[in-house]
Amino acid sequence: MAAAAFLGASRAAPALLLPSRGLPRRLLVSAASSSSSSGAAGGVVEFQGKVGFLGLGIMGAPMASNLIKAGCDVTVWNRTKSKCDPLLSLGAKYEPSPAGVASSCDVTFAMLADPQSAAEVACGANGAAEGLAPGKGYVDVSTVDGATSKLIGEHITSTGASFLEAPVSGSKKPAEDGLLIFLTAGDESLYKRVAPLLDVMGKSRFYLGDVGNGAAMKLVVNMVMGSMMVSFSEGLLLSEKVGLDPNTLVEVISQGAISAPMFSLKGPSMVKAAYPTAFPLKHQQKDLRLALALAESVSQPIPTVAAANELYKAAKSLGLADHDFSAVIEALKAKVENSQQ
Ligand SMILES: NC(=O)C1=CN([C@@H]2O[C@H](COP(=O)(O)OP(=O)(O)OC[C@H]3O[C@@H](n4cnc5c(N)ncnc54)[C@H](OP(=O)(O)O)[C@@H]3O)[C@@H](O)[C@H]2O)C=CC1
Ligand SMILES: O=CC(=O)O
Repeated sequence: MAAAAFLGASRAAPALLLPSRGLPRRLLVSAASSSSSSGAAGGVVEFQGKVGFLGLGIMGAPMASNLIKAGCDVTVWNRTKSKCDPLLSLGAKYEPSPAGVASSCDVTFAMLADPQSAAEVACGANGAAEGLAPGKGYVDVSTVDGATSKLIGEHITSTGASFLEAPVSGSKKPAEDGLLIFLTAGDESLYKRVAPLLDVMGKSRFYLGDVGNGAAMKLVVNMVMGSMMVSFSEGLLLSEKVGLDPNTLVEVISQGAISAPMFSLKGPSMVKAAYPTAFPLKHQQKDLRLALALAESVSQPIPTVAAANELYKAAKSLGLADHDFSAVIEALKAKVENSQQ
């Protein structure tokens, strides 16, 4: 069994370098964080085993890449095979199916687009479940709804393997920098087992109990984010319409109580009508759709989110699905133009 090169207190293991964070640093990992962790704390453990990674899109590729750079023995698969190439040049192995990855690895991560693809890759023909067995673990880091996560979890555990849902908060850059926030739920011993790996890819991790809670937390966070972006777009557009410089608005907001990294990061490019994709608009709309269903399940109205969702749907119909979600401002511009005709 291959051992990832994690630093063990009782061994003379090599220091781990996380090159993408600017300053190389040693990785110490906590064995038993049950709420959140920011890296070094408590006892030092090491991860023993091979790591699989399914889904190498905007998020999956840098996450897998950080595992490889941290010394893990990583095997990858992606529907579009060419996306595996950069990882293979970093030293990853390749298997031609999710089942192949799961059967050759001890723990397999999956970072897929949506509930349908997450379920297909886990439970479909040649899916991961076909390669799983007792002693193995499956960690789904995709953003899906609780029902899909439970369905995947039941399928995985029926093979005797363990299941953890672990959607992430944080976008392309935090994924590249190993600064994601993991929202985990499910098998707690698997959570503890993969904690060293989560700490390579992220800055903190929360263990939230039963499967479904991680998905719910992620959807609540993203419904807030999606609505904030719409409100910000309305502000940018209105400031311009009344003769203000929207760049000044971005600066003013950045200094006050509603300052948010998202506004400072996206604002300047939104003013230039540029939307380089970090978080695809189609995924933000998917998250709003799933959050609306979550709210419906407990009969809670979320009218602001419902209105925001309509704007993201309009942006999709304008052909902006694969642009960054900040492109939702274009749907607002189109609405303004239509109302003035
Ligand atoms: N981007 C972001 O900022 C963040 C995204 N997320 C969530 O993470 C997940 C991935 O996001 P992201 O990496 O941005 O998305 P991408 O669209 O870049 O990647 C999606 C991945 O899913 C694969 N995929 C899609 N459909 C299928 C299918 N039917 N069968 C097999 N594989 C499939 C794609 O394969 P292929 O390459 O062949 O298309 C690709 O590997 C989503 O759930 C998203 O909501 C969470 C936090 C931040
Ligand atoms: O899901 C998106 C994110 O930025 O988090």
